[in-house]
Amino acid sequence: MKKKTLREQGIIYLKSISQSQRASLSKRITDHVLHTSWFQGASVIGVTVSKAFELDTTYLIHKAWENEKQVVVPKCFPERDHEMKFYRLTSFDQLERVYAGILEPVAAKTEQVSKHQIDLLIVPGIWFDRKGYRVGFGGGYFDRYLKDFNSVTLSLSTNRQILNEIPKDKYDIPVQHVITEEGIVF
Ligand SMILES: Nc1nc2c(c(=O)[nH]1)N(C=O)[C@@H](CNc1ccc(C(=O)N[C@@H](CCC(=O)O)C(=O)O)cc1)CN2
Ligand SMILES: Nc1ncnc2c1ncn2[C@@H]1O[C@H](COP(=O)(O)OP(=O)(O)OP(=O)(O)O)[C@@H](O)[C@H]1O
Repeated sequence: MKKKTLREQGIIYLKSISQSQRASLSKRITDHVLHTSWFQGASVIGVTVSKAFELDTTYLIHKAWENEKQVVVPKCFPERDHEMKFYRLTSFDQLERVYAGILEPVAAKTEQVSKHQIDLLIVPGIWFDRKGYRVGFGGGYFDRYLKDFNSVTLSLSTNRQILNEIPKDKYDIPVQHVITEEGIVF
């Protein structure tokens, strides 16, 4: 199946999860993340701020702050060759809603953080396979960002989002780890 069809079907699946199910899945997945050395060993964590139908990342963000970690969130530059930069978030008041319902840091209220400062990057996705290949939202932002990223990459997923096979193209860079409500997949 083509990525575009998979993406559309994945969004339908994600939207079909009820609010209470989503909250419970997000919490179970995050609790597994909190127990990993990847989380515990990280001082700076890169993560997207989830929008309505995605797994909720705000619980993870609160836990990171509680554990005195820095949280950095991406801002996209579609006009600049789909570049993405990360900014240090200390409060949800520093976010603004941009296109497609996505929340991004306001550059004037936050400080930019360079790629090599990030210890753990949580990579969003719609579908994953067991090698870490994924179908994302189609901006190609993370494939570009991961090209020269050298620290730990991890994705949050429900069991249902793991497929046996994902179409790949030459730009795709797999994530190192996937964690579901049942625990670490790899
Ligand atoms: N919460 C959250 N933030 C995130 C991501 C994410 O997956 N989740 N991203 C993950 O990468 C980046 C944003 N990704 C984006 C991907 C596509 C479009 C977009 O404009 N899509 C078009 C359709 C494009 C197409 O058809 O190919 C649209 O919605 O009209 C915007 C942002 C960074 N922030
Ligand atoms: N490193 C790259 N350099 C140039 N173009 C790229 C690169 N990575 C991806 N692209 C292009 O970006 C578009 C989206 O890529 P793809 O379908 O893999 O997105 P995705 O993995 O779902 O999205 P994302 O990485 O934002 O989560 C494609 O047209 C792809 O060719």
